[in-house]
Amino acid sequence: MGRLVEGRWVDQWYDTKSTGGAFKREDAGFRDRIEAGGRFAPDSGRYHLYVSLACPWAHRTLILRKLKGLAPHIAVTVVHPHMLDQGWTFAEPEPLYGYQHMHQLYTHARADYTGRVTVPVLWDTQEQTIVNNESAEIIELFNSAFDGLTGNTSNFAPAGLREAMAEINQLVYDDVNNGVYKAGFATEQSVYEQACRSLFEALDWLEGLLAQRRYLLGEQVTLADWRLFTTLVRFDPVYHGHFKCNLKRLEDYPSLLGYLRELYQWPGVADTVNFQHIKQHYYYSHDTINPTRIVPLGMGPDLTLPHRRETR
Ligand SMILES: N[C@@H](CCC(=O)N[C@@H](CS)C(=O)NCC(=O)O)C(=O)O
Repeated sequence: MGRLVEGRWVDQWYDTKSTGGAFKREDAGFRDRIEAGGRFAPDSGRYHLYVSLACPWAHRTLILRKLKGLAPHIAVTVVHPHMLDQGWTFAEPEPLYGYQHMHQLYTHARADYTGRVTVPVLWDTQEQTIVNNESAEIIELFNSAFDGLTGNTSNFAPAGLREAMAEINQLVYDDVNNGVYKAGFATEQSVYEQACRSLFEALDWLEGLLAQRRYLLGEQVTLADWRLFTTLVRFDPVYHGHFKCNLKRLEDYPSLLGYLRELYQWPGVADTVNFQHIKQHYYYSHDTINPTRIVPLGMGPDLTLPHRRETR
């Protein structure tokens, strides 16, 4: 794994020395929007989505693409689950340029790019550049920018819930979505312990909330739920063991487990979950955490069982 420095690929692991053993995530480098009349206008077939099926951030974009009926309009290319010395690579050369590595797309977009080469990437085939590589923003775009094209007006970010959603997103991001990474990539005992404790405090709190409410913000599924879902679905098969998030299993939280099952069973969502890629990616790619590359057998809870959430 590595990063681009002024357009040159450099093979290096996360630098935790300069941060006292803590993993600090870099901000995404491409942050444009899609809007009618703008530089990037909504259009069928113009945009291409690059994802890893293992990645929880990319997973959000796949879910929104599915739920918003964008599949016929935005094609997807999936990277190989193993992220090794060249970073993300394509099992087959990718369809637009025949590239073998994700970093080639980044330097195609910006020849002197400096930063991490991450998925998801929303690519514009017209301007031949990256529109956006921040999943939180890509799902916002998918939620509304193409409605005129698809006629799909289901809204996962209603105006009246925006403020509450931003608040819960912040907590879920810091302590859960990114929390598992902070625990897993820590290289100092105390930093790991703090991240792990904050993660389980947040899960305990969410368990209480979801005992009362069907979804994070009440009766309606929102982006906040899909953002939490992609971490929960990876929890027992990967984060519990690989990232040492093992004070409890997700299976030990009855409300979170039922909630996870309900979201998994939402029409179209199970098709976006690929446990083979999820397990292969983490256990095989993180040399410093699992040098033997043995992939454990456990699959986590059966998500197809009844969720029993109707009465919430
Ligand atoms: N802020 C980004 C983060 C995406 C991200 O970190 N993706 C991971 C995969 S799960 C990645 O591509 N990592 C490669 C790297 O850090 O070099 C987003 O949410 O879109």
